Amino acid sequence: MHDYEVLVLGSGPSGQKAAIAASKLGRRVAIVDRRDMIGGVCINTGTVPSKTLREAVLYLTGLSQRELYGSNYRVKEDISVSDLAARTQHVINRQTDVIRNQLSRNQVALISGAGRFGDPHTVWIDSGTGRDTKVTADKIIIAAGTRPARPDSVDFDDRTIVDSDGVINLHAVPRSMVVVGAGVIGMEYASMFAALGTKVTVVERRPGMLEFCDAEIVESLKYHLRDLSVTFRFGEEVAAVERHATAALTILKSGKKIAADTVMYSAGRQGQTDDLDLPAAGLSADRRGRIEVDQHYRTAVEHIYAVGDVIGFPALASTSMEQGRLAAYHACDEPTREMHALQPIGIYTIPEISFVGKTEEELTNSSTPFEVGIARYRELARGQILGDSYGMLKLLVSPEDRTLLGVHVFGTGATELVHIGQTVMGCGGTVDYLVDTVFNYPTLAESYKTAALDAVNKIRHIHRIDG
Ligand SMILES: Cc1cc2nc3c(=O)[nH]c(=O)nc-3n(C[C@H](O)[C@H](O)[C@H](O)COP(=O)(O)OP(=O)(O)OC[C@H]3O[C@@H](n4cnc5c(N)ncnc54)[C@H](O)[C@@H]3O)c2cc1C
Ligand SMILES: NC(=O)c1ccc[n+]([C@@H]2O[C@H](COP(=O)([O-])OP(=O)(O)OC[C@H]3O[C@@H](n4cnc5c(N)ncnc54)[C@H](O)[C@@H]3O)[C@@H](O)[C@H]2O)c1
Repeated sequence: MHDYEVLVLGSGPSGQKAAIAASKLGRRVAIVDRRDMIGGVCINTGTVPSKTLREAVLYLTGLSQRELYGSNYRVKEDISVSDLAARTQHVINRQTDVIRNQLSRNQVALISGAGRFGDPHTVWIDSGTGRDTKVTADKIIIAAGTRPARPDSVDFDDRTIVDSDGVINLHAVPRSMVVVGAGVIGMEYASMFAALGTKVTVVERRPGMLEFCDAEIVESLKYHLRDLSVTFRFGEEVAAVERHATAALTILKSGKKIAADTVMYSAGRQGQTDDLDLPAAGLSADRRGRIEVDQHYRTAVEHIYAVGDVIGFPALASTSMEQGRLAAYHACDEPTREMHALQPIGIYTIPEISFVGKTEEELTNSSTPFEVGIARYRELARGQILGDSYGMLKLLVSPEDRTLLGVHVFGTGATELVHIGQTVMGCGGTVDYLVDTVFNYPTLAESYKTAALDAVNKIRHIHRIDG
């Protein structure tokens, strides 16, 4: 008999949910992670610290209140790194306690250290004591996540040239910063530092950014960031980043050089599989350290599963949790349904963006007719009360069957508001439901009714002309 029925490698969102799901099904379960990484990248270096930092920035700068109290409004004049770090550390500590508690009350054994395969049912745990411990299991779930990619051409020193792990430990708020890569991580941090008053330059090799989002909303974000003095260098590739005595130099392939106090390199991530000795289990990873799985999250070895960022796209905490639960159910022979195809995207830039379903560009490319309904926050009482005059909600509606094809939100509360649209779409509702529904007043949720009426008015107008 093996030591455990299910062994999970990694305690990020996917590992936690896998372990708890297996334990709820009555299995003997253990989860392995390094002592200082309980909760994974999500709690310690990624999602939670960055989102907490964002709240601290919004509060201390007073940015979201300036429309009401004037452009000079600040809660604190000189915001220091320790002002920002205090809130982040508080939330990390609390969240780590919550996770430890959840694991323990579900009788999931927490093993400290890093796991490495010995054979397909055996994992050696290196806990840093010099003596590895052997653990065996019937089923193994790999939830090892990713780490920032660190090319040799970049002279990382974790002070002036940092990745997204290092950016939360900076010694001071930089006066200037280059952000390499306009992916989600790059844009979220670019907007936070710009709000703090840092002069930010974003370098991105593609011709634009966040191309999977609604183009009009990305334009609005760019406008806002330019207003906070952000410079964009699109279609430019970084060749090298050098550390000098007084600043860092970012050297572009086009020959340009950009000097800045700090460079944050956020140009992709790499699966944490190098130390797992995958071949000992009969497995391998691709060039970016990712493991291939089937629709049940099974690897090429039937009793070994992989979930979360280590399997690649979409690489979100939200989807990772669900993958963990589904993999554990499958490993424990519990019937499951597939993950719902409709998944929201939330981007915590300042202002934030969120959407579900199709974009206008996707619908146009697939020759799917749609009508647009828009509500602007500045026309909502709640928008005025909050001092958000730029926010908007956009519904993409099928004029044929009146279902919602996409929901796009920009501004305060976007990442929460999107779920109303997601629920209507997921339940097969139509724009008429939103027209006929009564929303609390004054709320931002009311924007759904305003946008729905806008879409329905346009559809009716066309029907009248069309006969
Ligand atoms: C800056 C940043 C911001 C983000 N913001 C968001 C967001 O707003 N919303 C969102 O949905 N997603 C966000 N993400 C993505 C999200 O953090 C990841 O999708 C999520 O953390 C992946 O979860 P995971 O379960 O794969 O494991 P991870 O959270 O990646 O954790 C993996 C764990 O495995 C452990 N591990 C690795 N190797 C071993 C081993 N050999 N043995 C034992 N343990 C091992 C590691 O120590 C780590 O603790 C963000 C990511 C970053 C970097
Ligand atoms: N709110 C959220 O849901 C959230 C927040 C942060 C991160 N994440 C997830 O974390 C993952 C990683 O995000 P990311 O932003 O690091 O990766 P990414 O791969 O999305 O973005 C990297 C960007 O860097 C650019 N790039 C690469 N090399 C370059 C070079 N030499 N010069 C200039 N540009 C270069 C790429 O073209 C790309 O646009 C993603 O899957 C993302 O979804 C999600």
